[in-house]
Amino acid sequence: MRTKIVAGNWKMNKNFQEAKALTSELLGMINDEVQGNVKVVLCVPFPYLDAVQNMLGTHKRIAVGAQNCSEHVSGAYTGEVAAPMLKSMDIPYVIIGHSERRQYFNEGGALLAKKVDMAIANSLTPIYCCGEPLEVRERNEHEALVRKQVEESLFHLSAEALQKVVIAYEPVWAIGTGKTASAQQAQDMHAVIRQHLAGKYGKAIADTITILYGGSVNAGNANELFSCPDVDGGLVGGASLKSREFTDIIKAMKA
Ligand SMILES: O=C(CO)COP(=O)(O)O
Repeated sequence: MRTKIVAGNWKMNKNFQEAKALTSELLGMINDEVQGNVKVVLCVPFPYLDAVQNMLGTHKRIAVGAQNCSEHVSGAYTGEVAAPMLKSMDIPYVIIGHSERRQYFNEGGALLAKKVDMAIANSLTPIYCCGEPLEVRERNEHEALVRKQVEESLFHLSAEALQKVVIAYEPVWAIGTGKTASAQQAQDMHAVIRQHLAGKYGKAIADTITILYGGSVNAGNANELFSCPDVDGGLVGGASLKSREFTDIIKAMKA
């Protein structure tokens, strides 16, 4: 049985007071009845990690995550945050290779492979993002591109290391656009990713990997998306900034 996860990616939103207010609202709304066996992760901006983690305190099944980490261990890299720093704060998750990082910060396969390694070496679970832009889907090359993204940043891992990774399929054309992949499109791509993993690592291993869908997930479409057999949860952007809606999305994920 794969781990089911609903993760919120707050991106670069909320000031500190708003971030604390949202965390406290979520703490009031998310309980065992709401979340079942689903893990909830809040991927918050770096400066809020410590405060949000402290607020979550004993709520063992809501965890905090970072949105990026450096490929370097430490040193003269002004403005960067290293995986060992996150480890020293007991941060359990980190998003790696979000399409916004690929697009605006020029992050590509080889660099992201290093970041994945750095996360795993520091006991962080990488949430590795892949997904195609619209023009690639229109050329019908989306499956090939996503296979390549998975290959270039994950296929160097041992089977044991791969099992520490969570994958998020996020079609770029569905991010922040209100345009969601249909449940069929999501399922098809998740199956493509799982088959690709199976080709390299074997079906038994591939079947253990949690694959999340991201791209305009909301309370209205979560049920249908999460009922797909290869969709193990969501990576939610905009809708994770609203406590009621995010809670409803968590409820839609049955574990
Ligand atoms: O990028 C995303 C999550 O990482 C998805 O963002 P939206 O849910 O706002 O489309």
